[in-house]
Amino acid sequence: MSHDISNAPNAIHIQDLTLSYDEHRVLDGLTLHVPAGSITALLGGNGAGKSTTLSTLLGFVRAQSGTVLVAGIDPGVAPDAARRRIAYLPENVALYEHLTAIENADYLLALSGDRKDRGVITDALAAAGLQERAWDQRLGGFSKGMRQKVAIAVALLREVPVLLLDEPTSGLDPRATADFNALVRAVRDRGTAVLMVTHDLLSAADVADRIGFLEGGRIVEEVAASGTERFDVRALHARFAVASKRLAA
Ligand SMILES: Nc1ncnc2c1ncn2[C@@H]1O[C@H](COP(=O)(O)OP(=O)(O)OP(=O)(O)O)[C@@H](O)[C@H]1O
Repeated sequence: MSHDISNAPNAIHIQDLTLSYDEHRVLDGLTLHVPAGSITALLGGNGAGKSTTLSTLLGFVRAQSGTVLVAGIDPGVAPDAARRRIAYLPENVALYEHLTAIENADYLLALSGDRKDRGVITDALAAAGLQERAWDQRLGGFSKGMRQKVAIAVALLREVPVLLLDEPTSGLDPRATADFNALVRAVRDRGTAVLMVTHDLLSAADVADRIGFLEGGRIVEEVAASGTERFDVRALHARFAVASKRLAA
């Protein structure tokens, strides 16, 4: 599918961001723009600052200098307003074990002020690929893939302009990964800006419109998908391996 995002506004706007934890400079002039209706994957070695980037968008940490805007809102100044515009899937999705899938969705939507009817929730669980017999089961026995489906159903229902994903496919098998990626594309096609932090190069190449490599606290290279071949995965792998080795050194 051709996906022209050249004129879309940036739902995620990060410009010249600098952030240190005490003396440790983690982000150093980071610039990253994610237009509405597009998916950017952020790759980088362990400790490169990927999760910290998400934390600044969520207003959990404040940068020392630079600009961060989420749908035009500075999360450093108005964290609650920014978070209302964000659906966030952390690596280990926090759901309630003793509640059913529907009860989890109902409760989480109530917490974010986005209450929906049961029929709307079950439609979203179905769209997320959760089988009907699981809807009224407690989450205690769910696999990671099933939990991700509940979480993305909630994200779908919140209809927010920004979706942040932290390592969403780690621990998912290839089938579950493909299903998850299809859902992320569906969210993107609704006009949401998606930023996905990942080590999973294949998944990034499958789902993203752009891939940014984070190294030394900034994006050192950004590649865009083009045509039917999308990305040259071999070249990306070589690039990624070099960056990871440098960070580990
Ligand atoms: N709250 C904190 N206080 C101090 N240092 C921190 C804090 N959070 C992260 N760091 C440090 O900042 C650096 C970047 O961490 P971050 O979690 O953003 O990296 P990452 O790219 O997400 O790594 P990974 O791929 O391992 O999850 C690391 O060196 C980490 O130890």
